[in-house]
Amino acid sequence: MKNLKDILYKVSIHQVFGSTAIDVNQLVFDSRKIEKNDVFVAQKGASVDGHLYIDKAISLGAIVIICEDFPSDKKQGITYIQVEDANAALAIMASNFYENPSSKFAVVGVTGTNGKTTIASLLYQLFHKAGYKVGLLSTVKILVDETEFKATHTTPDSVTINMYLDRMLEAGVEYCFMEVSSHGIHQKRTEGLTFAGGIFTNLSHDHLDYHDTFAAYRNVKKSFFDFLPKSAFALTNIDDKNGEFMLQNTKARKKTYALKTLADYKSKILEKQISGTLISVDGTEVWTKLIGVFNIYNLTAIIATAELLGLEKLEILTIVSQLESVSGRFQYVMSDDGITAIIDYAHTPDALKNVLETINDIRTGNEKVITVVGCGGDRDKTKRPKMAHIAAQLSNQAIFTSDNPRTENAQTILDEMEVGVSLENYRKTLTVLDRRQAIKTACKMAETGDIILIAGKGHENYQEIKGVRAHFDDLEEVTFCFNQLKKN
Ligand SMILES: CC(=O)N[C@H]1[C@@H](OP(=O)(O)OP(=O)(O)OC[C@H]2O[C@@H](n3ccc(=O)[nH]c3=O)[C@H](O)[C@@H]2O)O[C@H](CO)[C@@H](O)[C@@H]1O[C@H](C)C(=O)N[C@@H](C)C(=O)N[C@H](CCC(=O)O)C(=O)O
Ligand SMILES: Nc1ncnc2c1ncn2[C@@H]1O[C@H](COP(=O)(O)OP(=O)(O)OP(=O)(O)O)[C@@H](O)[C@H]1O
Ligand SMILES: N[C@H](CCC[C@H](N)C(=O)O)C(=O)O
Ligand SMILES: [Mg+2]
Repeated sequence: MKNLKDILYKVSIHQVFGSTAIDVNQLVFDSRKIEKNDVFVAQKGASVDGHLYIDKAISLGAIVIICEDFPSDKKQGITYIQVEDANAALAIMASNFYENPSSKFAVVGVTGTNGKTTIASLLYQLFHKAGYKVGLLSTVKILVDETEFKATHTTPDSVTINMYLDRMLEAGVEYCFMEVSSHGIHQKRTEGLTFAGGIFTNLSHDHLDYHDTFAAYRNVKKSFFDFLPKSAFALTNIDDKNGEFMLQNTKARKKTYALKTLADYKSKILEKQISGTLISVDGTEVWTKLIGVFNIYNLTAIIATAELLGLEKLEILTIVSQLESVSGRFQYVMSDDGITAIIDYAHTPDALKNVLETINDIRTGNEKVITVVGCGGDRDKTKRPKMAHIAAQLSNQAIFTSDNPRTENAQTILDEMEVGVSLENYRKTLTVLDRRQAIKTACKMAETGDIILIAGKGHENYQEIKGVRAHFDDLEEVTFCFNQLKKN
């Protein structure tokens, strides 16, 4: 039990009805999960208004209601607190509830359109290899030291974040690396956290279904840096055209990284191969298993962050050469007859372009590049024609297929993708609605030396159709096809 007054510290309150001198059980924002003596926080959501569930929450045992609008009939014995912003209140209360775990160890947030999982996961690996206990909150998984938990979001809700940070602290974790998504910032999931540092990767087209305009999306990302404390560092990719903008109003120590522009932390690519990249960092040559210019940006951010957090440069560079690529990010597998399949989580136009340019860059001869790609349902529709155009333009053959149609009609998504294919590229494309069949088709079309890119799902192990998630794993599928081909 916690004292309500304590957990309300720093919450912007308009009005209180009832007593705050009481003990409460848990902080809950979903009426279906309420237990006796809980606090129910009513959030105005994207699909429903949590205020509609206040009475339901009380009937299940809630004794405190945090809301933006008071209900017309207030129940006796219940404390009602009117706040300016329920999402922000929830986040501040969640920090208070767990006694501000983020202020007790180094929590570093990574934001930007692409590269968040890669950077956060590789920083986890780096600090783990350097002998520290580390935490990770990422799209792929949550790690409390070495114990793994399932991730449901890139940036979980504020109660979940603080609950995991508290567990990390208990486990003796000294550094936590977490992804900070634009949805997370906008819904105030990270409000009230004390960050030791923030990293900006890049900004390109994504989530315009949610943020409406690119400017709004950009401003949301920037607000993460605006609220970093003075004690933190704010590290930005200065080669990105929005890199400087992100740090315009931050109070944190401004630091930059780049491959091209003059920056505090800089790397240079010396050699690119299918097995890795040779880079130079301040005159020291370092070999990395990571592939693609975009990954060298990620690596430069990682090296800079490790230095800013106090690790020795030599130790950092030694460990960097041992870092393994992140699951579903440029992960490759080769068939017995020499066909390479690359599984990559590229689900934005920019990511798809980068990955295909990287493949075209490292291929040595006349091999064909066959791309299997789809676009998610209930997500930014304007990405669809752009991704189809890029796939067709930069591949010898593009196969458009389904990628989590969710509640949408899968064929309609494919139709919206195809609109982006220009006349001269049209003959290079085909659509195969079923992703399993699409991967099979790619394997059948491929010959020795060819490269199959399977984009969009990376580490995901499901396909979501009409609200139902069935097991589906790109790597498993392509490995199965390769084995079948061997038998025939
Ligand atoms: C669009 C979006 O972000 N939605 C998130 C939001 O849900 P919502 O606004 O739809 O909630 P709602 O269903 O309208 O309900 C409103 C409120 O009523 C409550 N409620 C609802 C029903 C009920 O019976 N009782 C009740 O109390 C709900 O608990 C909620 O508090 O708040 C929920 C609780 O925190 C989130 O789980 C949910 O994430 C959904 C599942 C989601 O798919 N989010 C994606 C888009 C997302 O957040 N993605 C980013 C990554 C993006 C990237 O790639 O960069 C992420 O960080 O994961
Ligand atoms: N720095 C980068 N710049 C551009 N593209 C990148 C970069 N890093 C990774 N990518 C591409 O984006 C894909 C997703 O990478 P990653 O999972 O690291 O991004 P993310 O920001 O975590 O994405 P999400 O928003 O889904 O959490 C990769 O598979 C790769 O194709
Ligand atoms: N974090 C991203 C992941 C997209 C991955 C892709 N496979 C899809 O389902 O659209 C999102 O929720 O928009
Ligand atoms: Mg991610």
